[in-house]
Amino acid sequence: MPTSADRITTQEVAPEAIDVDIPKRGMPVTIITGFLGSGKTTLLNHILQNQQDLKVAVLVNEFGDINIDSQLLISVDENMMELSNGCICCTINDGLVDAVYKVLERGDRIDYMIVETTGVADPLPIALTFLGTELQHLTRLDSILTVVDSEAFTAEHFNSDAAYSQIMYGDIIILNKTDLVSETKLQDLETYINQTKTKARILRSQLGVVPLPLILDIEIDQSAIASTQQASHDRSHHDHAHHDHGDAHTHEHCHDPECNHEHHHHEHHHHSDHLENDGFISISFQSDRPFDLDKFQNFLDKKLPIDVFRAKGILNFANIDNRYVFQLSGKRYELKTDDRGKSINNQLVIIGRNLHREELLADLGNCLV
Ligand SMILES: Nc1nc2c(ncn2[C@@H]2O[C@H](COP(=O)(O)OP(=O)(O)OP(=O)(O)O)[C@@H](O)[C@H]2O)c(=O)[nH]1
Repeated sequence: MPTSADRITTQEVAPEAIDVDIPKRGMPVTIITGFLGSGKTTLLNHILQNQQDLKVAVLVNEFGDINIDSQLLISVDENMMELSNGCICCTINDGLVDAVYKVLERGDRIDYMIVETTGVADPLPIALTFLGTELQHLTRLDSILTVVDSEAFTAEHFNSDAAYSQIMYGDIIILNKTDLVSETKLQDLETYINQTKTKARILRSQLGVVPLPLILDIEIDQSAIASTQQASHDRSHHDHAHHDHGDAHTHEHCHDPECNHEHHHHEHHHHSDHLENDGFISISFQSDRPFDLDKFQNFLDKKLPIDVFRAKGILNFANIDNRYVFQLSGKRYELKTDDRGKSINNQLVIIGRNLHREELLADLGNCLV
């Protein structure tokens, strides 16, 4: 991989020639895709913690009104934020093209761009945004990385077209969560993927740990997209018919400036009915009141519908000083203390199929103190 120093040299040859509008041509871009809860953010954190001198801009997007991921990278409520390691993070609220421009127009040095898609996203329209819009002159799509939950993955792809596309268009398939499965299961998965797509490049990982030179700046010569060009053409036609700027994932957000206010005393139940992907819907819950820990655990054990596939949140519990990061993926869930102090709000996103929004929100409301 070229060092960041190489890139700085290139960019610093004639700084005065840098056009304010188009300051960084040929910025390498890696797209991280993978189904709900497969480990995309975990991989992203591994990259950000080990990228050494590379200054990375990450663009994150979430299936839900509340962007928990970007808050787990660092706590902020702006669209653009500086991470503790000097990297920057931009949410794709206003569209992918706009987010890329926002990053490119920044005056400071950025060597690399990583886009984390939502778990229910087909990566193709996102990739085509880099390959087929004006961004093709400013960026260079390096590769698409597909993270797979080795334990949860099945040949039915969760009955999701997006999950299938993620495998088909991934340049590198990362079989993650190897700690949760047997060697036989891993080999079966590899066999299945090799049968599904030709020349699949497959890596294995636990907690997203893979050698970075194998996944960043690899300049894949024969991309998975190119080898499925006809499918790309057909589907891009379809996708562009529905999404301006190739941005398939613009989200509705709560614009209520009071929402994060310390003395705001009403629960907010956010929702975005238009967010439907392969039947998945997301339900967001916020409250400035803390949960009762026992009631919340009882809710998880007894009331959480079986069709909930993924949930994550930043939670406060009564009489406990720390805030907690809650993660549920398939049948597993975990609550980890987060030593960044209490959050202002309880924030939880629940994703699944056939969910009864009002019932779920009422059950959650009953867990509050
Ligand atoms: N046991 C185990 N857990 C893992 C591994 N990688 C990630 N996880 C856990 O799986 C859960 C989901 O991981 P994330 O990285 O948030 O997954 P994601 O793909 O970003 O999730 P979405 O963006 O919501 O689709 C978290 O609780 C992680 O700690 C792994 O290799 N082994």
